[in-house]
Amino acid sequence: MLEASGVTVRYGRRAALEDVSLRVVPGTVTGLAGPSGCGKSTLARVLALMLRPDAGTVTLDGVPVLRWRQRAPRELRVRVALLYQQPRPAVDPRLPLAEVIGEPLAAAGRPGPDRVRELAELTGLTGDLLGRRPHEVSDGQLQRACLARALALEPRYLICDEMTTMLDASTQAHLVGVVRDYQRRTGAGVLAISHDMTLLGRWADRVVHLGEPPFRTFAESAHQIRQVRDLGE
Ligand SMILES: Nc1ncnc2c1ncn2[C@@H]1O[C@H](COP(=O)(O)OP(=O)(O)OP(=O)(O)O)[C@@H](O)[C@H]1O
Repeated sequence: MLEASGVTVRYGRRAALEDVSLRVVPGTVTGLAGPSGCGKSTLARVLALMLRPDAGTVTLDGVPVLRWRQRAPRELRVRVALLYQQPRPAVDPRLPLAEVIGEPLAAAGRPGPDRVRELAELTGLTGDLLGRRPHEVSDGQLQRACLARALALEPRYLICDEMTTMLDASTQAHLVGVVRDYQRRTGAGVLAISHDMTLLGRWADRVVHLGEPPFRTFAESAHQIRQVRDLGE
């Protein structure tokens, strides 16, 4: 399980998250909804070990996280992958897509053109796109490459932060399908962050609602959380 417990994050003097707890359970999709600015992306970065909280704890499969970003132990870092809403700032613009996808493989010391092709195929990228640089492909194609990169080392947890918000309906459906297949095949835990309650209602096993300010605090058991199990609720 990937678990944030009592997490507080401040930017300057302002709290973006206060005493927030959330669990991502392997084999399930947890939806995270909430108004703009309530701290969803901040929580995503904390859970992806990219942002050290000012208070609270994160545990990953029972192991307390003590170091963050590049200082986090590699075996913990590779267990969580984060997919952003906007793919362009998330890639090195100089690299062709094959290298973008292959980055985690190269960092793990096992580069493999076959694996890159397999990941590209899985995410719906044709071979001719793999030699192109980010500015030569569409946002949807680039997001497919980012998803391929996120899946390269088979993370146990995948955090999708508004992964499909910028994309057309058919690309959105395809990418959600790829994540769903991956989750079912590997038993990974997925955190799906979205404003789109229709999408979350279809995709997630449960939806946690991060409250509006001033109710920044929530916990799995607290009243600020609404757990929506179906769309009618
Ligand atoms: N690097 C930063 N420096 C200062 N304030 C920040 C920073 N990043 C986020 N914030 C502020 O923290 C709060 C939470 O931001 P966050 O991006 O986590 O919210 P969000 O729920 O993901 O929003 P959205 O749905 O619009 O993406 C916001 O008020 C935002 O302005």
